[in-house]
Amino acid sequence: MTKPKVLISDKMDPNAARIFEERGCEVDVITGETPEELKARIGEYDGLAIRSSTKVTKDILDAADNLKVIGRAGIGVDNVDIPAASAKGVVVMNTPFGNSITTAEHAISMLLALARQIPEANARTKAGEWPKKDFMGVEVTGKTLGLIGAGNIGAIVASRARGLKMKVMAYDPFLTPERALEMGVEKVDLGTLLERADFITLHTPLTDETRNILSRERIEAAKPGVRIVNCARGGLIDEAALKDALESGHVAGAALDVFLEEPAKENPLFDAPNFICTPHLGASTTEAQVNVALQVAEQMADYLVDGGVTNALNVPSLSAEEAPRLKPYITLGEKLGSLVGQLEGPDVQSLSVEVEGAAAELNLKPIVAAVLAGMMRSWSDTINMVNAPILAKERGLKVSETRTAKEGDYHTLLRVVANTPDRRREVAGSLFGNNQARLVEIAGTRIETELEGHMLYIVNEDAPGFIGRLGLTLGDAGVNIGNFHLGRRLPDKHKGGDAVLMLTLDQQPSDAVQDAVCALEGVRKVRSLSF
Ligand SMILES: NC(=O)C1=CN([C@@H]2O[C@H](COP(=O)(O)OP(=O)(O)OC[C@H]3O[C@@H](n4cnc5c(N)ncnc54)[C@H](O)[C@@H]3O)[C@@H](O)[C@H]2O)C=CC1
Ligand SMILES: O=C(O)C(=O)COP(=O)(O)O
Repeated sequence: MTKPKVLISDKMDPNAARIFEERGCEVDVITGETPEELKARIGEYDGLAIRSSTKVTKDILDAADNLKVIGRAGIGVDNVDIPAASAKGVVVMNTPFGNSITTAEHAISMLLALARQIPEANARTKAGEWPKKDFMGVEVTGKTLGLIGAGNIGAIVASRARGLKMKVMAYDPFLTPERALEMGVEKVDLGTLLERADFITLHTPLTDETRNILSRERIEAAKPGVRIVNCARGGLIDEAALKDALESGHVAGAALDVFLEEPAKENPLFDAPNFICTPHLGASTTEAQVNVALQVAEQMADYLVDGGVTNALNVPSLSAEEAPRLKPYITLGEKLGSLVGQLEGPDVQSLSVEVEGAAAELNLKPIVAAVLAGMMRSWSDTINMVNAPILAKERGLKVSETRTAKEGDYHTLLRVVANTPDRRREVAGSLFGNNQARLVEIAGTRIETELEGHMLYIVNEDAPGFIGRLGLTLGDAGVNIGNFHLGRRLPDKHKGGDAVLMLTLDQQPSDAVQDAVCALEGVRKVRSLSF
């Protein structure tokens, strides 16, 4: 098996490369490339490990023909076009906790540095000025800190701020009253926070809802003399409005670690009074960088090597322990889905995945995704388990799942029922010794066969002599039959009625061969299939 190939395209702790190698991946570390250079290179890789510098745009993804996973060694994924990655079938994962303490500590450092103007005092002291009379700070004790965003980092900031004896309030629409109580913060609306906070610190992701959350109007509505810290994302604050407010003195100080445009080599805020900044250093501690590097490499290798999915933002999680148990069902689901797709084409309007026996204990999401991927791949080869559920939803396909713990005739059974506007197609499969995927029922007929290679599906009138004629027709055309499975359609099991045949052939039958089979007496349907 060829080794999965991973590109690390941002500066990352060397532990990441070490883990990739230990887990059987080939790894290249190539940082600082232009988008054009990355685009030219990305086609070779199965995995891309990034921090915030690499921008994974649709343009890059369009060239990423082998890419299976993007791993963000850190939290924010606003530098990845997630819808484009999903459409391409690429899993996007991050490391949601590895740098949160470090980033919270940076926010607190910025808050204290701002309160005491440490950066400017430091620079002027070193310049020989001894400017003692120019600096008059404020205490934080007893002051109100307003958190915008009270998730992982916000919660750590709150606990540290309470240690500094600040009163903490939070605006976060997803914060429950119970969690606010547990965090020791007052849950408020944004208007109240702006009105009452002496310090504001932002800890939300950058999304369409949070972009410009500190807009000009909101900055103007904030308490006069407020100090603002942003160690989350640049786009959260209207930078021009912040500069005006710093100049007018309405905002007494601002500390930014992040900017609308990064790297921020020039920014109008640099000249504003009481403005301090760092170059996106929130996550830059030895501890955090080791954490996120180890974690991202383990997670990506889990996916590339074993199929495990952790901390993915665009697919459900699947632990590395669960993945091997699910793997044979995923193969079975893909094959049954493919069979349905090949027989019914894109007319399927609803699909139900029903499991019985041992399969009923499993996480069905990946199995359903596999059935959808198998089915839709027979119409479009860019479909996989990541994008199939999204595309199915976009097409308005209704998908349902049911599970029955009781075993039927098989210890485990996966049944796929698809409805088109004018028919219902039902197929079922099971796992045989060594977890081999087999079809066990098609067209109401018991047939046990592997779904492999080139196959012919034939429905014919069950009458003597047919099998001989079929054998002769294929033989005359030089088509060798590898396997032959025959069943009588239920319920006319005993005689007459229809028979169903599944043949495995050594080569794909030409149209002429299919026509010749079709022309045989008693044949009702012939379909060439490939798996
Ligand atoms: N400066 C740096 O180096 C770093 C920056 N970050 C940034 O910090 C952000 C927050 O990280 P975590 O706390 O770990 O994320 P998180 O997901 O745990 O918390 C984010 C919180 O924001 C809240 N939120 C979402 N929409 C909101 C809205 N419209 N208004 C108010 N709150 C809203 C969510 O409910 C959630 O509680 C990340 O998304 C990332 O952009 C993270 C790490 C390092
Ligand atoms: O984890 C995050 O969201 C960060 O912003 C950290 O960014 P970085 O990995 O230091 O470029």
